Amino acid sequence: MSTATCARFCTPLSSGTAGSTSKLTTGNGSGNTMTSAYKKKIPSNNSTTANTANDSSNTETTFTFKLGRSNGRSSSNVASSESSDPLESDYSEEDPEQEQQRPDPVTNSRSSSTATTTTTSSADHDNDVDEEDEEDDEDEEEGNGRDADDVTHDSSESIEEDDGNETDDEEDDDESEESSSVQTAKGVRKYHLDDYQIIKTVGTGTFGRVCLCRDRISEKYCAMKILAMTEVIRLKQIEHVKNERNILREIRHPFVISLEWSTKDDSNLYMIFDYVCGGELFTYLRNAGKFTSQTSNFYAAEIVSALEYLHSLQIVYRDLKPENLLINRDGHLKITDFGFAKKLRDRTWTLCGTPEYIAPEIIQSKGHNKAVDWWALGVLIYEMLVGYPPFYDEQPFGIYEKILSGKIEWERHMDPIAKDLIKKLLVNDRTKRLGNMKNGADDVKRHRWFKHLNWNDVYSKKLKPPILPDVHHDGDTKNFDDYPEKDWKPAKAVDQRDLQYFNDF
Ligand SMILES: Nc1ncnc2c1ncn2[C@@H]1O[C@H](COP(=O)(O)OP(=O)(O)OP(=O)(O)O)[C@@H](O)[C@H]1O
Repeated sequence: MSTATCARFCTPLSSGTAGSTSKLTTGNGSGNTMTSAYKKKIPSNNSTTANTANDSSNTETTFTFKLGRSNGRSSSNVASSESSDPLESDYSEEDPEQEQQRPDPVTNSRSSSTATTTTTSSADHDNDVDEEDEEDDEDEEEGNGRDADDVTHDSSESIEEDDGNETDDEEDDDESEESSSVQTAKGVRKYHLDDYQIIKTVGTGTFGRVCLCRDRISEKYCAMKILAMTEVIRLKQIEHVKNERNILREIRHPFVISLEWSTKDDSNLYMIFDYVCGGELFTYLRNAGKFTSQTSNFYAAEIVSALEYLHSLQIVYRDLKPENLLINRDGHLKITDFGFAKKLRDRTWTLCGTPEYIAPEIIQSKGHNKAVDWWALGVLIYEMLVGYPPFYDEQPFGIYEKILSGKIEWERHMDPIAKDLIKKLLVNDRTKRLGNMKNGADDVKRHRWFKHLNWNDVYSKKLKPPILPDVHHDGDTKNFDDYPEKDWKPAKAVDQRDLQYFNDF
């Protein structure tokens, strides 16, 4: 995420509804009074750089773990009692328990902690693991209308806990050294960290940074995501990071970032990706103000294709937003940041996402599934067409209220067919949400807004991209903000005990 992203959220950590409970109820939603407040925080161009990065008054607040990510992504402000996000406050109450229930570093056994959210059911989590539960949602009748008030409380199903530190079904993996041999299309390659020449930081995140680098062997440019293990441990993200790596290793899709290799040393975890030189869709959207229906349709189609693929593997992405959509040199999308992605068996309960994009069932701690990605798609299409998200407030609490209220303000001249799709995606009752009914993604693909599309052509990148990034070569960094390189201090080495948490990374 570029520092331009800071402008998205301006929630001072110390202000507002500190200590608020997370037990939100369906709201007396104040409707969407957006918007001058939001608009004035949108940068007029992409030139926000170091100043913004160091301005601690602007904080994008993300549930649970990805806190403080907007400040140049370098400050890992953890949720605290000062947080203005009620769900963060709720989460931090759970910290001591989670600390104790971190998986044993030696056995790496599954945590037995309870879900961090407010739930009304309990279940044998171990039993959940092997069950491939069909979504009860899929038995529901398809509903076409928006039913914002119909919020079901389905609390009797089994819960898959997800406290960020549970042990998932990870493959055993010996590739945990700084070098490892990997079978590639051109034969076996022995990878080593020294193969990569770091050129420049292009992004920052909660635990570290993403650098452009050059593979000295293939001479290809790549992006190296460097995560400080001390931060991953401190923020209790061990399992989320391992999930991210494991899921990325499993997937291959034209619109999803490709993981080339991953490794670690005694301080950092490293993931090597294709370098996507066009930068974030977020930047293009803010510079344009809003996209035409045609442009939005193009990006939405590529996302639908990717979501359909991920969901077919029972992977829920959970972090769809323009900051996580990169534009490749050819103008096609690459979804990045699988830090919240999760392989589902039933429902999961972690409070995660970015306030504007989270689905009502996450706020209500009802357990959630792939339906949250379809909700986020509705938010994204709205944001592309209108220029700002449908639910916005200065405070996360206000955003949640608006999401739960189900009220959306519509622009008068909005494409009515796109509006119809958004309405069917932004249905509070997930059993009636397009994409989450018995025909799955097909319902979305068959919507009139996509009627003109041949979905094989979408997958094969045969559609003409509406934007071609201005880049001179594959390693061009002009579409990313500048980050002061001297700010980076080497991460502290972790001790042997902590290193074992990452044995299978
Ligand atoms: N493959 C890539 N090519 C080019 N830039 C990238 C790539 N991957 C990530 N970036 C840049 O780095 C930023 C941070 O990456 P990413 O979101 O994966 O890190 P993160 O640590 O998970 O961040 P956060 O804590 O905000 O979720 C991205 O928003 C993007 O601007």
